Amino acid sequence: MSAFRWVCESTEGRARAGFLHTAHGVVPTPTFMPVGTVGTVKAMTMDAVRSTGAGIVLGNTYHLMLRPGAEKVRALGGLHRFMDWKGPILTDSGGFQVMSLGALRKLDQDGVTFASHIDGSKHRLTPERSTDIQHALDATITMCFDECPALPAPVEAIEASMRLSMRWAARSREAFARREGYGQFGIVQGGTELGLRAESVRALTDIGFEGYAVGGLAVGEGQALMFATLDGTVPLMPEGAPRYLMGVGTPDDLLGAVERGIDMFDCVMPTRAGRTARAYTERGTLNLRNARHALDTRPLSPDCDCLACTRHDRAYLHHLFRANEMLGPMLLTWHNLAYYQRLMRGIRAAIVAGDLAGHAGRLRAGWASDDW
Ligand SMILES: Nc1nc2c(CCNCC3CCCC3)c3[nH]c(NCCc4ccccc4)nc3cc2c(=O)[nH]1
Ligand SMILES: [Zn+2]
Repeated sequence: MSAFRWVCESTEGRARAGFLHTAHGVVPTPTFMPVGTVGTVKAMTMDAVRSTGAGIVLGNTYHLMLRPGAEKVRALGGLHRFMDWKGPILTDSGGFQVMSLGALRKLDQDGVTFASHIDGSKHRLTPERSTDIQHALDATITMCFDECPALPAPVEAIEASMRLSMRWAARSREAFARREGYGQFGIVQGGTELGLRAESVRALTDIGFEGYAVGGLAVGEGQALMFATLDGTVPLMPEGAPRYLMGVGTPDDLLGAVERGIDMFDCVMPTRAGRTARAYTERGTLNLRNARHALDTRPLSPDCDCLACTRHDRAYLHHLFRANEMLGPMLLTWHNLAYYQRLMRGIRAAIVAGDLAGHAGRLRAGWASDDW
């Protein structure tokens, strides 16, 4: 069994191409991680997820602790067996989901108490409890229990929240059961304040983790401020450890963040868009409910190997969404995930070939063309 580690293969500027070695296999980076919510990537079978080229998927601690419950998943053999996914699984720590679901909650120095959005039952998450739940799920990568402040917020609030998250990071690390090939990631906080971001990176590297995430972003600050924060934060993060930008993003976000040194991403966009008739392509996005697609027999993307592009066309997808057929969201989710994986593979190959700058220019020109 090999130790959990990230190996750099090639760099161009601050961008890196490498391999993440885990107990559940090796994954090339940069990588996009499809979001599995309640033990499933919505509208997808795991074979379909695998066929898109995904290497790591996300599990959702918050949902799974409420239903079916972490102890049941442990008794059933853990999330890998439960959802039939043999590759690495990363689970978030649940705090962000509690806040973003707006569930009735109370935050204190020790943790967060909240009411389940499913049946109103009371629950409590602390750094220890969150770490134990992720262990019960048999997560390959465990995230620290943190607090993600909503932006904009007064600097004092961002500072207090970041320092609370750093105290929780130490408790999360204390509660983490070390296992060969498994890892735990610290989460850098500090809003868009570069001084606070630097203090957070120092606090986490003093504790020591197998990887480091940039949290507290993609919460309404906008792309320019997100990139500016990365410019001031990523160079301070350990070069030999994987870097994960949480909750990001659009194809343009992914490209810009890879150029700024990020290796791992997760976002609900491709799957959520797939369910709402929005297609991602090399030429921008399409709303397939629009009547202009009714007689268009072209595939979504000419060089896409997904089922929607090899066996069907835009006219058929348009019909499925107009008819509210469940095959619509299934095929379009498949396409969007396949597009995101193809995008990451192309970016990685460009870094290895030393032509990320040229490739980035061609990608941005295509997205700007927005031709149908
Ligand atoms: N622990 C933690 N998680 C964060 C997350 C959740 C990442 N996805 C987790 C998956 C695990 C299960 C579900 C998600 C974030 N997601 C976003 N933005 C999402 C923005 C967005 C919203 C809606 C649509 C598209 C993008 N910022 C985030 C910051 C943090 C953070 O600081 N700490
Ligand atoms: Zn496709």
